[in-house]
Amino acid sequence: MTAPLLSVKNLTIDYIGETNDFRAVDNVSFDVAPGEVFGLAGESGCGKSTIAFAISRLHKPPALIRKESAILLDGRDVLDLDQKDLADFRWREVAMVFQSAMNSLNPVLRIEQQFYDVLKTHKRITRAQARDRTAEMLKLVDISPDRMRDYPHQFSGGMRQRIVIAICLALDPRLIVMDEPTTALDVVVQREILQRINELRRKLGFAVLFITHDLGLMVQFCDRIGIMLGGKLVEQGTADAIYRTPEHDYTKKLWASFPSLHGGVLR
Ligand SMILES: Nc1ncnc2c1ncn2[C@@H]1O[C@H](COP(=O)(O)OP(=O)(O)OP(=O)(O)O)[C@@H](O)[C@H]1O
Repeated sequence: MTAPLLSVKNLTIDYIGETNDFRAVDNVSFDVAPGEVFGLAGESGCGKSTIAFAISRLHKPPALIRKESAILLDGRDVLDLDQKDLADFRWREVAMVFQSAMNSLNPVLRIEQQFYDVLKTHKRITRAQARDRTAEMLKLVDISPDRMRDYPHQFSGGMRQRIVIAICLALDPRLIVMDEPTTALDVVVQREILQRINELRRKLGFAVLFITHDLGLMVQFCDRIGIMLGGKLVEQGTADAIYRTPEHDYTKKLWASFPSLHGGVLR
């Protein structure tokens, strides 16, 4: 593999309780190459979102990342960033799309303003330049730039989710962390959005850390997959190998519990 963009090493995260601590992530290590889609799969509560939040440095107490952990982005440890570096790092290096991201748009602000707010905190940019960038980004997700003066409620759920993705891409991040990014949407819209993300990834070169409950989408969308069980990463490999020749019993059980794939690989 080429030098990794993201290297998660010995990541261990506890939720600190009054009486006991709960180990949500237990000594997890994996790499993501530039431009690669890496998926994290596993049952509810196995620690996937906790990892996603830690990589974006969005975790909050009671989550505590243990000292032995490292999260290297291009060799720099994300866990060592101070507040100023962190502000630069978010959006510009790593952007995050959540399941409810489409509801994270501010309902009382026009789309144009929401792009401007993100762009201006990271770049010296004029209103006119921001408008050009907004038009360019909206086009990338198949939304007419004429609509940048509209408010979020004037768009469908799928369109709002595409707008959030466009905002995430506006600062050219190297990595996008997607935690159930399309779960709230119907199946056809989900596929369309992932297809679009895939095309954009090829064009712009960002990598994706992808989390979903939908194992079918996972295999279709990811280059490599890591399987988590009770906070541990029990197996990782190419999507094809994990699907066709799983080694861990838990991975075999996962596939047994899910109907065979249809619809082909998203490429
Ligand atoms: N704020 C918190 N305080 C205490 N425990 C928490 C907290 N947030 C999560 N946990 C626990 O940490 C474990 C991992 O949760 P996490 O949300 O990372 O799992 P997940 O694999 O993303 O699950 P899901 O697929 O349901 O989103 C779970 O057992 C959860 O109950």
